[in-house]
Amino acid sequence: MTEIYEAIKRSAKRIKEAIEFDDTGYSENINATGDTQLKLDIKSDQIIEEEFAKVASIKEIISEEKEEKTPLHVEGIYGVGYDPLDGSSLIDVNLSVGSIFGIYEGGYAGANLKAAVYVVYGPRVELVIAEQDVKMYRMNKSGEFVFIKTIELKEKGKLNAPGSTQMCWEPKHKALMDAIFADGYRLRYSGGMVPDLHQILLKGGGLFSYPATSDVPKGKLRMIFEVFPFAFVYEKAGGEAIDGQRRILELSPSHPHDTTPCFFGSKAEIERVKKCYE
Ligand SMILES: O=P(O)(O)OC[C@H]1O[C@](O)(COP(=O)(O)O)[C@@H](O)[C@@H]1O
Ligand SMILES: [Mg+2]
Ligand SMILES: [Mg+2]
Repeated sequence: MTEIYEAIKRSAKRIKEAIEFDDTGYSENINATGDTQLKLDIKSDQIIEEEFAKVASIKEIISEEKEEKTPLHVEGIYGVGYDPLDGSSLIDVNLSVGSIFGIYEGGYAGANLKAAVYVVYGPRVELVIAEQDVKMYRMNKSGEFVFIKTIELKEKGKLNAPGSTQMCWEPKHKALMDAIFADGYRLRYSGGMVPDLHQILLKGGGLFSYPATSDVPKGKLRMIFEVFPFAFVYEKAGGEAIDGQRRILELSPSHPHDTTPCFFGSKAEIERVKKCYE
C-alpha cells in the first residue's frame, strides 16, 4: 500500500503545479457522466495514470474521467478508483479542489475498500490517508508530506454542507436542513466535495449531504470515485456515511459510474438524517 501512497504524493506535486500554471480552459471532450472535461481534468488523469503505472501492486485503475477500466499489472492485487480532479470547475474562481482515491481489492463494492486517500489543493496542499485510522499530512517547502495529526470526529458538530439546489430538494430534506440551521449550525458549502468534507473533519464534525433530488434522483456523486472513499474516511474517523437508509459501504455499483445519494457526518447528525429518511 505504501508504494500507492508514494505514487499519490508524486501525482499531487505534479497536479499542484498544473493547477497553478496550466490552461484552465475546457477541452472538446465529454466524460462518462456527461461533464465537459477541463484540460486540467485530462492532464490530472494522465499524471495519475503515469504514476500508478510504476506501481506493481496495482492490477487496474478506473477513473471518473474515463469510461472503462485501464489494466496495469497482471500480477497486481489492487484496483484503484479515483477522481483525478474533483470540483475542477472551481479552479477558474480560485477555490480549493481535490483528488480522491479508493483502493479496492476484489472488485469495486464499498465492502472491498482497503484504504482511501484524498488530496486538498488549497492555500496549502494536504493529504489524508485512511486505513486503520485517518492521518493528515501537509506538503512542506521541499515538496515532502509531513505528518500533522490523526483526525477524529466528535459525536456532534457545528457545520452543515447542504449540496444541490433548494428547489430540487424533497420537502422532507428541506425541512431537515431548515431544522439543522435553526439549531445554529453554520453553512459551509463551496461546491467542492473535497474541501467541504475536509473542513467538517478538521472542525470536528457536522453534516455534508448530497441527497436524491428532482434533477438527479440517484444523487450526483459517484460511488466508486467519490462516495465510497469518503464514506471510508468518515467511518474510520468515528463518523458515519449513509444513503439515507443504508450504510454507504454496503452498496455495490452496477455500473462503474453509478451515483448515490450520500450523507457524511458525525453520529448525532447522521441520526437526524436516518429519522428524516426512515
Ligand atoms: O453544485 P452542486 O450541484 O452542489 O454539486 C457540487 C458537487 O459537485 C462536484 O463539484 C462534482 O465534482 P466533479 O468536479 O468531479 O464533477 C463535487 O465536488 C461537489 O460536492
Ligand atoms: Mg468529482
Ligand atoms: Mg472530477
